[in-house]
Amino acid sequence: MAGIRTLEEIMKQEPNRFQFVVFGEENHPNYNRILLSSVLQGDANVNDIVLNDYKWYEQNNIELHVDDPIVEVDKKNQIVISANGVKCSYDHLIFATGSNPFMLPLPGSEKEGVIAFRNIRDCESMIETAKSYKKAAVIGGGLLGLEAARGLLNLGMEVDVIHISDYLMERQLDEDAGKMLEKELKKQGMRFHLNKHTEKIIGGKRVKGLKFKDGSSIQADLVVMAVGIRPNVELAEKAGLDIGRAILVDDHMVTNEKNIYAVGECAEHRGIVYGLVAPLYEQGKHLAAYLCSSEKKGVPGYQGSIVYTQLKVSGVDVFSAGEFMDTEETKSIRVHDEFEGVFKKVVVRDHQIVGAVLFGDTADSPRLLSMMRSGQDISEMSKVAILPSESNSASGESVVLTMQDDETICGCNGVTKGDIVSAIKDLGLKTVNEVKQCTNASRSCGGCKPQVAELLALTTGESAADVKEPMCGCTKYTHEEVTASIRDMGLTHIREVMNVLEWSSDAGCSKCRPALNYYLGLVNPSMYIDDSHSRFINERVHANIQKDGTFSVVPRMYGGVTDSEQLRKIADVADKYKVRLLKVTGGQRIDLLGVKKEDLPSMWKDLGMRSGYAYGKTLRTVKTCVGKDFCRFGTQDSIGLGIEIEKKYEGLNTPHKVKMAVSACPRNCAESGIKDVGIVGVEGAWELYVAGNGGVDLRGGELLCKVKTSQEVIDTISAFLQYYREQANYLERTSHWVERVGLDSIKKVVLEDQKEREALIERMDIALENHKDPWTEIVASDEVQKELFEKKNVTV
Ligand SMILES: Cc1cc2nc3c(=O)[nH]c(=O)nc-3n(C[C@H](O)[C@H](O)[C@H](O)COP(=O)(O)OP(=O)(O)OC[C@H]3O[C@@H](n4cnc5c(N)ncnc54)[C@H](O)[C@@H]3O)c2cc1C
Ligand SMILES: NC(=O)c1ccc[n+]([C@@H]2O[C@H](COP(=O)([O-])OP(=O)(O)OC[C@H]3O[C@@H](n4cnc5c(N)ncnc54)[C@H](O)[C@@H]3O)[C@@H](O)[C@H]2O)c1
Ligand code: SF4
Ligand code: FES
Repeated sequence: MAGIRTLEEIMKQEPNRFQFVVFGEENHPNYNRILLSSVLQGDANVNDIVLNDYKWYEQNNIELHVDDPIVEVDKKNQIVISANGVKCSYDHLIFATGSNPFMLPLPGSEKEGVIAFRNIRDCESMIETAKSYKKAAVIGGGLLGLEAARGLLNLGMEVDVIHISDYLMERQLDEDAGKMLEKELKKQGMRFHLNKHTEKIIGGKRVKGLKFKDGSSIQADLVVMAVGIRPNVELAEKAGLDIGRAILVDDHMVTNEKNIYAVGECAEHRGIVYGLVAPLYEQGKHLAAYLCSSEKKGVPGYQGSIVYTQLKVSGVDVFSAGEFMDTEETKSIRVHDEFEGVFKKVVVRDHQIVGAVLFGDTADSPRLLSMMRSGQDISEMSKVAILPSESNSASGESVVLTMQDDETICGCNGVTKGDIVSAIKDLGLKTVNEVKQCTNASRSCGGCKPQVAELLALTTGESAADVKEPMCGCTKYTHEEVTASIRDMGLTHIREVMNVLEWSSDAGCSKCRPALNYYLGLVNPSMYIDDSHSRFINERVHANIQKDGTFSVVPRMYGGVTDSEQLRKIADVADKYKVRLLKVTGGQRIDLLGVKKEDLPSMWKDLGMRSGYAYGKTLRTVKTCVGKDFCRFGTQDSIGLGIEIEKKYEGLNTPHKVKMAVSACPRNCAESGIKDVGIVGVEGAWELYVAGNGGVDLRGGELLCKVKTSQEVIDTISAFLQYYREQANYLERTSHWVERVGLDSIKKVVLEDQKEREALIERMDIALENHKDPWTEIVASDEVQKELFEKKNVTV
């Protein structure tokens, strides 16, 4: 991977200066080794992962010798000799010989069925073995071992992972994250043997099992060793190059011989040998710049890299970068939410971020990496801003939109948001594949593909349908395709969808489960029983979790109107449960903050009010101004209409939160212009604005229509919201949806096509029929109270 990338970089700068000859030991042109995990997991085949095919070599006039390793270097005469006896002279020689997998020297390791996981041959061997054998053992619970284990599970094998340490991926994670990872992977079906030392491999000609030093043993028909790698330096050593842990190079990747260079896993730079592509590609870039420059002195050298890793197992989001363990000189900021399975830790030294571990929600990773790389001083920043809460980052707000141009989107290839946006604009790119070809973004592990796709959609303003992205890593299908299958095939349960659409993980993940729960409820409104386990924590317990693990309670106040009886109840409850803060919200109601989880049901009972749904993907509030009865400018009854609307749409499930407002004149005191649906009274009529947003992504609402009566207002809201419910992706705000599909196309359906409008209104009424107030329901059920409110397992 490093060798050919170096040639590409050289050709970018000096297309015709050098004549290249490439020798490779494997019987393939260069391929994306990273995606061997995807091949094993069944998401790609060997042809898909070739990076430069034979035609590319031909077109670029590069002489390629595959399956023919170099066995000798004659430095004096500047000649290399291959295993097949080919002699080739050189002016410059680049070593990019990578690593060999480390094979534990255990008795029995020569047996049939004991392999590594490094190349296409290993991958094919595992796929073949799974056809006739059932039990696999993977030695090593690091990145490679776990990706191999996931692949073997996908191939239908039972998998035992044997790991020498107390917790998984101890070279990349701290203990908390390692344990959470173990729990998640156990759910996927892996069996773990931690703190285990293998003594020998047992069996006859073929492996039959493993025996451990503590006397225990397991059966295995296949043993995959994934216990690390060793730089492949044999040839370099024989050629007399200086070797440390790998081939020693300076900042220009030059060895102790001035026309011999080394890049990739076989090179040691400033005492570090890297095992991930991002630094190797950086090395290639620096070597290319050095080779292409005629005045070598001024060329900036490679300074080393901050590395980060991401595990490529679907349904598990793990990110680790830099120094992730605490030391005496470091302090850390942590968020640990056991309900959601989210763990975030940022390690800080001398006011700078030096490492991070994210589990369950890795949306913050580009920003944190960028802060680490720039050495940003965080002493003045609020700690909340460094680690946004789950509700911010998983809320569907666009992460790429808020990124700076110099922040990296593709870590493997070092491509920034600015690079991608310029390429899209300057070259008129239309697909993720074109962005990949032109910028290299998403060309390696593929982890950044969703962000590239999102950026493409945002930059071109094209329909995201052109940028087809799967719902999550568990499936190849998009949101639209999954919803269409639910409708067309009459699917009614989450498990059924996963089975029929061949989900790659049995339990799904935190992205697809809530989305499937929503789509199933949308398609089968009267039949579907909501799966509360597939909802985010706030929606499950019907209150908002706060940073200290307590909750906030917001009772419904229709149209922002209250009375002395409600206020008295709220005051009594606040005293009884020692509420720490009473706060009037932006949505015109009262928030009771600092409530203990176990107090929630009795508090709701004492309040006797309905839930304000301040936590849900549903209608939040309808804010109103005082209107014509009191205000001298008011032309309409804003309070009356606001209350009617709030009562009608209360509890409606929507793809994301929905906020509304009614103002009785264009002075707009209820801020109708920045709501999902905003209504403004004008002389003898109402104007309806949609897709406004007052949050991070500030956006003024667009005029949908002007109507005369409050009934027309309600019918239009029904048609618009039902269309939004049916067409938008889960976690897409109305503002993003309208930007994506365009208001004109929505007007055609919601206003102009009378038949479709009526059908939408009818479907909305069916959806609303089934709503029950969640607080009242929970108060009435001891069983639900026990399950939801008696466990205490959130630490933040
Ligand atoms: C399954 C798997 C998943 C991975 N996932 C990731 C990931 O998600 N992210 C990430 O950053 N990294 C990942 N890696 C690591 C990444 O693939 C390596 O860091 C990268 O391939 C190293 O590039 P390289 O060019 O140094 O070595 P290699 O890609 O190994 O290339 C070296 C080549 O040189 C050949 N060779 C050796 N000796 C000779 C000789 N004498 N003559 C001719 N040819 C020779 C070898 O056969 C090999 O083909 C993964 C690795 C594996 C195995
Ligand atoms: N997603 C990714 O970024 C990714 C995926 C696969 C591979 N890789 C790279 O490929 C290389 C190889 O990966 P790896 O996972 O083999 O290396 P690793 O060094 O990251 O992990 C090896 C693991 O094996 C364990 N181990 C060591 N000896 C053992 C023993 N005797 N018994 C049981 N466990 C033992 C170690 O504790 C360690 O956790 C690394 O450079 C890695 O970064 C990266
Ligand atoms: S929006 Fe108009 S009617 Fe409503 S309170 Fe403001 S000024 Fe009065
Ligand atoms: S982050 Fe790996 S390809 Fe972009």
